[in-house]
Amino acid sequence: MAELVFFSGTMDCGKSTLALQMHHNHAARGRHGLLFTQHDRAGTAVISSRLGLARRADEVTAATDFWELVLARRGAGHAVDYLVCDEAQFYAPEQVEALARVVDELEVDVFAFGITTDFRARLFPGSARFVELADRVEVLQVRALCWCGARATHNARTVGGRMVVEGAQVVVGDVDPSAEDVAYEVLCRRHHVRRMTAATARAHAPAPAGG
Ligand SMILES: Nc1ncnc2c1ncn2[C@@H]1O[C@H](COP(=O)(O)OP(=O)(O)O)[C@@H](O)[C@H]1O
Ligand SMILES: Cc1cn([C@H]2C[C@H](O)[C@@H](COP(=O)(O)O)O2)c(=O)[nH]c1=O
Repeated sequence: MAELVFFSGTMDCGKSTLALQMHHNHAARGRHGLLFTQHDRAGTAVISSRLGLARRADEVTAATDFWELVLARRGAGHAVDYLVCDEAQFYAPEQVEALARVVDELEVDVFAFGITTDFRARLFPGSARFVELADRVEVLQVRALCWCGARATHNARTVGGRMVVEGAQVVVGDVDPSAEDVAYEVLCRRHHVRRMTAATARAHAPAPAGG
């Protein structure tokens, strides 16, 4: 039976890498898949992993209708066995519902990859719908770590290394400790709540004795 699986975690925990690995493994066994993404850091219509892999993908827009896409592709004589959907937090809830319908009525596996919460620790609407509808939510095994060494569970947005809590929900960017402008940093909940980034912690650290 086909499945809707939502692979989730913080930024930088290996979601895009896993998306490309899953595509590779299924394609290697002769299954036919379609790749989708939205607002990848590397540009339009690409799934990119920080490990250096990248593959062309269809860019999801507000006009994307997954149901019609799969029907059209099959109607043109092409097999569709699975969809790989990266940056899925950005998809509209109605698009997530269409993906569930594709699973249930067309027997197509959907492997979706995305962060669950935004820089304010609020659910993205798309991710919320995945959590509500998925057959399985898989938390990635690779642990992104907070500067304190604890498992990172939250995404902070930073400006000049300081955490900010105002701004648009969607701002494409990367985890970059040296960034002077908008960037992201993964934190444990304790430090997300206290708005304590690596830079803030360094600034508050006591001066070394005798220094
Ligand atoms: N230079 C590196 N050497 C080894 N692993 C790396 C390196 N850079 C990134 N990674 C791995 O890649 C992961 C990020 O993968 P990526 O698929 O881009 O994440 P996501 O899509 O979740 O943001 C990191 O958690 C780390 O495990
Ligand atoms: C927390 C948060 C993130 N984003 C953006 C930043 C990146 O472009 C993507 C996440 O990419 P990754 O492959 O998981 O590293 O999401 C955002 O727009 N708003 C946020 O609050």
